[in-house]
Amino acid sequence: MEKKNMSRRAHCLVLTYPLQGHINPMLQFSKVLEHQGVRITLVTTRFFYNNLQSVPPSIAIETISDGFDKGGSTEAAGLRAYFDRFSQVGPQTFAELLEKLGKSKDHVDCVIYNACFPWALDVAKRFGIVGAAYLTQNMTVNSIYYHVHSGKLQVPLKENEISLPTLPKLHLHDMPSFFFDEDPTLLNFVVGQFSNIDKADWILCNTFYELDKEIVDWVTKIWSKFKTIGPNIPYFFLDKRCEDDKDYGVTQFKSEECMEWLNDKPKGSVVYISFGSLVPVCEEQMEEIACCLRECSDYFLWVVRASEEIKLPKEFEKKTAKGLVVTWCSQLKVLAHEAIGCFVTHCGWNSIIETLCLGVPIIAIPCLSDQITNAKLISEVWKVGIKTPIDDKKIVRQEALKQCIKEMMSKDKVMKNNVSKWRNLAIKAIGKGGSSYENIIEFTNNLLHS
Ligand SMILES: O=c1ccn([C@@H]2O[C@H](COP(=O)(O)OP(=O)(O)O[C@H]3O[C@H](CO)[C@@H](O)[C@H](O)[C@H]3O)[C@@H](O)[C@H]2O)c(=O)[nH]1
Repeated sequence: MEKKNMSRRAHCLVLTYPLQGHINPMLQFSKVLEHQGVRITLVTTRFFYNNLQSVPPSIAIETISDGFDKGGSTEAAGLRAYFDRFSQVGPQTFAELLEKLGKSKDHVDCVIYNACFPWALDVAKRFGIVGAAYLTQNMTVNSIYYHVHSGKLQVPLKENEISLPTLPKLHLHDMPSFFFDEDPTLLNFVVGQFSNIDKADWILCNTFYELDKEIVDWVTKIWSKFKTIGPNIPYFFLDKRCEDDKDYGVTQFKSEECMEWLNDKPKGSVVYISFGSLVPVCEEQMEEIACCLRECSDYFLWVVRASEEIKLPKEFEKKTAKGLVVTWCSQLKVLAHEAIGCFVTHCGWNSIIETLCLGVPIIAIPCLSDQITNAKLISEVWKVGIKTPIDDKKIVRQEALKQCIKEMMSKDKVMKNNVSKWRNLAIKAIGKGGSSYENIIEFTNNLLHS
């Protein structure tokens, strides 16, 4: 996108939730806005700030408090205590920040807030500032939670089949896992995103129109200021428009070892496995995956976070001629490497949209939250992958995984076509005249005139 020549640059505060899977897409969106001439100040919690490693120098950083400046959520006595304290201290410290910026005449034109912080909109409005909610999950999942908020979907879920406007038929086993938690804390938290969304000046979602046409058309009738602005991944991986836009992820050490390892592997020969930045995988499941990978004839690259390494079978070698285990990688660089044949993923929304954009077939092992619903979309709606069968203990057994890997590594023609179809549509969406491109222009053009 061309940089705009404005007499005064619009200034957006981008308020992020302190998790890798939430901050990554909002930082990417910030980079796109910045390229459009907008000045960005990223806001995160004091604790998370200390983990930040690679924010572009042109993006300013400010902090608020979640009430646990030393240890973040791990310092709290449980999630409910964390959310409760965050919703008291967060708004206070965010208001102090807006006051400080106001006094220094550092005018803020818009607060773009993770929709998980509905209070941010109330604070922004108190200061007379425009508020834009940013949804980090996909539109099917957002629509499900919105229907709970609006009372059209009753909890606990009673019917085995759930019919909601424009969504595919969903069964209980396709619904986000939070519906089945004994403790309603997480369900309340995600549904809470919609508590005051009708008052937001903009509602932005990290998806693109072509991926979710029917839902977007439907939702736009309810929220006129709803805009798809994704995929929020570095554009280098889509249309290569900017060489220095390859860095992604803000908190973790990035291993280049795996890139070197991938370089001499044949095209489409490596199975990539990762479960994102936070979900724990149980020891039994790790064992089944390890046994499967050991016996498969394919190469494999497996991300096992440092906190999870202890669960690997004792005798499992982390580096052999056939496979490599790393604690973290630059996922987009890995997915973009031609040696990768398929991706075994927990189906976090970022991993899914990244994979759709990079044209890699998916093997879904969803663990919790929206991942369950995402797995359904992958296999039955977008048709870019398959969901692994689970047994009574909800474990994917090695034989089942082996079968899925065999199927995906030999990709049939239909799957190949689907995979490249979505990649091409994503590239089109962010290109000049594309759906997300036009929405972003409309958003930025309005910043100085609201
Ligand atoms: O070795 C790795 C592993 C992951 N990533 C990146 O980390 C992010 C992980 O995000 P995601 O795939 O969405 O997984 P989670 O970290 O588990 O994300 C949380 O947040 C998401 C967005 O709300 C939800 O969809 C998920 O269910 C929730 O677990 C992605 O950008 C990956 O590219 C890396 O860069 N290197």
